[in-house]
Amino acid sequence: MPSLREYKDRVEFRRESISFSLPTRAAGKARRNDQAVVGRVGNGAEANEGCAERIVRGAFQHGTGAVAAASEKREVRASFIGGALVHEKGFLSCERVRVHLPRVRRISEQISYVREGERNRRSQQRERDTLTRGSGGSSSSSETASSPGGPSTRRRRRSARPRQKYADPDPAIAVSDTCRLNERRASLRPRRPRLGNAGLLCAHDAVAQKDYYPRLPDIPLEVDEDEETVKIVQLVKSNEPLGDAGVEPIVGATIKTCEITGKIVIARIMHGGAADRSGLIHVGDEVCEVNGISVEGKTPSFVLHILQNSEGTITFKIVPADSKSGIRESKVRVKAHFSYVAADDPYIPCKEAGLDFVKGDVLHIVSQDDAYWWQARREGDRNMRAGLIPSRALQERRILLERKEKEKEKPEEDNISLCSVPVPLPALCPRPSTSLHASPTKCNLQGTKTKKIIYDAAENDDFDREEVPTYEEVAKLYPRPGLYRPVVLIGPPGVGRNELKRRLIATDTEKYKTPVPYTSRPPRPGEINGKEYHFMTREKMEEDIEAGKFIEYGEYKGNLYGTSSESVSSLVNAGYVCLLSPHYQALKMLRTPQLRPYVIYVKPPTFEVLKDTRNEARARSTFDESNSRGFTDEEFHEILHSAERIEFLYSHLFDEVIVNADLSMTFEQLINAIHRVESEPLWVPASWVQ
Ligand SMILES: Nc1ncnc2c1ncn2[C@@H]1O[C@H](COP(=O)(O)OP(=O)(O)OP(=O)(O)O)[C@@H](O)[C@H]1O
Repeated sequence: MPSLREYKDRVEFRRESISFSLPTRAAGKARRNDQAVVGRVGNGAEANEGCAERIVRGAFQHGTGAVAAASEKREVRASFIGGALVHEKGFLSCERVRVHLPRVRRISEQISYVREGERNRRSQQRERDTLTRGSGGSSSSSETASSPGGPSTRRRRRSARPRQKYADPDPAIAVSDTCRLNERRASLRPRRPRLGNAGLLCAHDAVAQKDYYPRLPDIPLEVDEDEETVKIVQLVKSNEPLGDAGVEPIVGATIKTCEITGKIVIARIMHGGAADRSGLIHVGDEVCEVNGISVEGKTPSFVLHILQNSEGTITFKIVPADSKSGIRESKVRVKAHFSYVAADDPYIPCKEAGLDFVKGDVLHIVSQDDAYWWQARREGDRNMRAGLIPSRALQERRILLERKEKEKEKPEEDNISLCSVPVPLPALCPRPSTSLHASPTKCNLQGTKTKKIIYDAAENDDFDREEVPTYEEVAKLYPRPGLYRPVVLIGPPGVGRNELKRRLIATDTEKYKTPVPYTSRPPRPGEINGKEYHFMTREKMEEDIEAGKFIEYGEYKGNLYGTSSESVSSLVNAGYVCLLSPHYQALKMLRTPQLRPYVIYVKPPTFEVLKDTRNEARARSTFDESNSRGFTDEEFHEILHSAERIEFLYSHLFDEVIVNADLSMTFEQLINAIHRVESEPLWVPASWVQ
């Protein structure tokens, strides 16, 4: 009697070894016996595909029906060939296992052919039995057929004990005999099937009944359950690339030294990696040996060294952790508001395990178990393995620290240029977070620009600086017919937002509309309320501003002007595409679950391109009161300077960026963007769809 520890070892080992050694042996067996192979391909990640393929290839080569019944893991397709026979459609969707499909179909036909033969034989048998009984005679076959319980009972019993049927001496139900009979008949026909029918049926039924799991001996009663179990796990080292940088961290797990015991333990299982897919290694498991080398008293880098120098299958001897709570995947999706390169991060626990991403990428956060290192996949990325990314808390801390350091390093002027208010203007109203100033340009300040509403109040910039954009939880918003999201064009003054808006409206006046602004100015002769402006008393307008009803507002020459959120909603509800080109600080008021705007940032090109394109088109300067001249170099610089500032403060709120260099190309991109908003599900803040 083996000791308990040995016994458990054996059981565990057997379970794992079956996963990997069966294919070769089974294929060999198939060759010898001309029988079908019923191979269980275990959970061993990449190994599965190889094994499964080997079984099938071997089996085909030797003219047998082959069934590889794999694990429950999706990508390997448990039903594989067996599944192909039963659910061929399901099989076809399995991309990663390459099997010659015409052959699979042939097996399918083969199965139906054999089954039909069996049915015919049975019905003929029944007819003969009936005849024999009718004539009062008896024969050996009729005795078998009328054995206790009769044919129907026999059928029931067969389905209840499928494993027994191949060894059943009863000729009426022994499939091998059935097949022999069929084969004899088939031999008389011109087209004799090539594959071994008995094996084929046997294999098919075994998979259909899921009768392929290894039968392990019962654990003896005297086993002391508390004794330590050692598990042998074999995983295949992968070099599967992860995006452009890095490779799978050996087997999709990280290790560390346990602070209490000093032993090497599994620190983290990467979602979708080899270890996760195997289901055999868990966080907290103690690693005793790697490829037969004891790691007791060794450091994680020693283990890493063994792993790095190993090829193919790696064998771990592991003491399982007490709790094996499976790792559940979260469904959270976030939009990254910063770019990340793991290789440049000195603090990441394992650089190879990192996931690089760029600002704007949507990430599927699969685990937030670790306070500092989340596990994530890029949305739409075909790589199954998750990677490490800094958690929100960690990233926020970093950004704040970086900002502090930059502020210390930078001269005073530079800080002002990006992070604070250029020139304070007298505040219009007591609500700093909702008050605006439109164009922080010299022209505004000098009051020379009459065409524009001058928005006021400056405190917002300080408020903006408090925001630390890291990740924003997002969900998909599906377009609703006849209800279009407002399209907001944001950009520095003079970049061309109004030009684009004008062109859009000109293409279809019945589709695109801009909201009519409100003013406290008295109507001029000929002006109709609700056409040029909605006219309102100053008191009422101030009251509404105070109540947060305006998405932007300001004062010009003693009169208030503004756009109410109500006028945006009414255009949306009337089925129009509402176009807005507000001041960038209005974004905060606009980005609400009620309005759900699609924000397009109209970005200026480089100084040279900006100057060339505008001069060539004889563009009129919006900095000039009378709009009678072109832009000056100083104004072009001002546009670029403003753009820099907007990007620094608000880029995390943009849905799309369009560079306005060539006007017709910009317009085409805008049309395409609007078409996407109307027709495709797009990522929006999760709160908008809840
Ligand atoms: N890509 C372009 N190429 C050449 N000229 C352009 C281009 N885009 C815009 N313009 C011209 O630049 C001038 C300013 O454009 P527009 O009035 O649309 O600016 P804006 O962003 O609305 O600025 P503001 O908010 O100050 O009014 C216009 O004469 C316009 O025709």
